[in-house]
Amino acid sequence: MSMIAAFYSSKSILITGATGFLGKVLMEKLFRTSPDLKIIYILVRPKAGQTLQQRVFQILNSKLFEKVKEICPDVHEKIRPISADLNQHDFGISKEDMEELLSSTNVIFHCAATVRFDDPLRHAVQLNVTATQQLLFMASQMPKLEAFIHLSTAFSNCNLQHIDEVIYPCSVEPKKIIDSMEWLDDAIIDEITPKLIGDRPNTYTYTKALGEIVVQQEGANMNVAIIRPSIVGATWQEPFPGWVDNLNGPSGMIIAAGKGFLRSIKATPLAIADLIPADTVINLTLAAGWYTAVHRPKSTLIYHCTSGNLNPCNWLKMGLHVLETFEKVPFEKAFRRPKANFTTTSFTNHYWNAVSHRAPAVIYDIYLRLTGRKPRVTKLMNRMLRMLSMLEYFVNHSWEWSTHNTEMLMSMLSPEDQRMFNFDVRQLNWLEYIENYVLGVKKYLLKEDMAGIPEARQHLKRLRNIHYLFNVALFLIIWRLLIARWQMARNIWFFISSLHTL
Ligand SMILES: CCCCCCCCCCCCCCCCCCCC(=O)SCCNC(=O)CCNC(=O)[C@H](O)C(C)(C)COP(=O)(O)OP(=O)(O)OC[C@H]1O[C@@H](n2cnc3c(N)ncnc32)[C@H](O)[C@@H]1OP(=O)(O)O
Ligand SMILES: NC(=O)C1=CN([C@@H]2O[C@H](COP(=O)(O)OP(=O)(O)OC[C@H]3O[C@@H](n4cnc5c(N)ncnc54)[C@H](OP(=O)(O)O)[C@@H]3O)[C@@H](O)[C@H]2O)C=CC1
Repeated sequence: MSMIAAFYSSKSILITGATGFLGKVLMEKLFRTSPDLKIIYILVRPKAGQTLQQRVFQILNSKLFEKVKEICPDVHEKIRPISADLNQHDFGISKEDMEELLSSTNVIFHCAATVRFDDPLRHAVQLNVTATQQLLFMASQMPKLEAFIHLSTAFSNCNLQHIDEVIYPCSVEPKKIIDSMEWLDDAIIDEITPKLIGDRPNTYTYTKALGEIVVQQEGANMNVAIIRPSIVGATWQEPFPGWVDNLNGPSGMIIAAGKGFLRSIKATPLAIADLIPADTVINLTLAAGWYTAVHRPKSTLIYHCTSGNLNPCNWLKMGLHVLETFEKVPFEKAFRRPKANFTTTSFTNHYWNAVSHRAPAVIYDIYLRLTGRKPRVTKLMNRMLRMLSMLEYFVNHSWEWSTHNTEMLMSMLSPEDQRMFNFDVRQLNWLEYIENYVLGVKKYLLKEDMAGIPEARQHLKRLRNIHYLFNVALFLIIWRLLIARWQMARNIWFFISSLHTL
């Protein structure tokens, strides 16, 4: 019997961010491996015109939960959505709901966060720092609480090159930052943001670092652990390979490359691409929850959930795997054929952005205008370039994350748990993983049918012919222009023509 699965059986579990990418994988795994768990409380806000119940219904009806519904048919009765907005004081939770949460919760998984890189500091602090502080305050009033697991990121200290499983101090105490957000106006916050984030690339990594300090300080008397995943990708094995449901991290870029928008990327080809599958992150998270509650380590343990030091793969290898997979499973209605290269200098990056990104978009929009349609490609391209610029930092740096705690945790698991809650990335075959990832992006994000592959191939062939025709036409135009203006070109032309008449 799995010790971890047994631990979660009959427990009341509180999850924040359960509607997010990792939150859903976490809930799924909990229900699948511990169908006897008592209840999962999820803090959810109404969104996009959907009530809480509609949001839960949508999650349970997704492909991700198909297996769960077989194993645990009463799953909908075991999820209790609680109306909560983490931006509000006390999360806007009703008195009755709060009482129930405080009196019953055994384990908390705090996954909610803003993961946007460009969020204004005020909003990022509110969600990633203040809300974490409030949740810890709630946790401190829970008599039955056994573990509090906080999801952070391996990039919270990305200003360092070697990162240990410890919490690093920030120049300004989180409490001071939280306080200052109360009285500083937006203009001043915008002005001081670059100074505060220092050599971190964005408000996300900075506020996640502050969040960790808050967890350490406010959670000192609780059983607390912090998980630091690197770049989370589609699922590796469970509940099935390739599941992904948002555009964050590499997923959006895989779409951009597969649809022929992304043709070049400024990256360090031999830098480590520290991807980690979502199910690996969740297995480690659940194992850490069990270990924290049962073994009660004296201090807050931090677990690096990374792949680079155990099973490294670089961006070049990853990029090539992605491109190779497009040959087998092309995406539908591509703008251009999927073909991309890495640039390593700003000059070549600007050049390829102009030639391979902006120029084709402008030309296509002219064509759309001429044919009476609304131009749209330049706008899309600009959006992609903006996203690319936000991700650039992460593909041009390498980090070393030590994984002593993670390896220690692995050694504490029974053979059954090592199999059931596998987070040993040494077993991951990158080729196979990336193939499934690209396939998952096609099926679950783009919702494209495999039956459409022959037509997608035909479309790519047409694009290839258009590309050849375009190049020949361009060559002839340039050549004619040269002949008209340049004697040497005329001489070469006559020489070549005379060869034909020989
Ligand atoms: C040579 C061969 C190459 C082959 C390809 C190989 C792929 C390599 C890819 C390399 C990627 C490297 C990734 C590194 C990531 C590091 C992650 C660090 C880990 C973490 O801890 S955090 C989790 C990651 N967080 C993110 O990824 C968030 C990033 N997103 C943002 O911050 C914002 O979305 C962004 C980029 C600032 C854009 O903001 P904005 O302009 O306001 O746009 P919206 O967010 O409102 O979205 C508008 C529109 O675009 C869609 N969208 C959103 N994100 C993406 C995306 N990443 N790619 C594509 N499209 C995206 C969104 O759905 C909206 O669409 P609508 O249709 O609804 O308008
Ligand atoms: N994905 C990745 O690459 C990585 C993620 N992480 C960390 O893992 C955790 C989960 O990330 P991930 O699942 O990818 O993130 P998502 O963006 O997919 O999910 C974020 C979750 O937070 C919830 N949330 C955001 N704002 C509020 C709010 N005001 N009130 C209530 N809920 C809110 C969202 O709810 P709603 O659905 O209503 O928006 C959603 O459920 C985060 O802490 C992140 O920092 C770490 C490393 C990498």
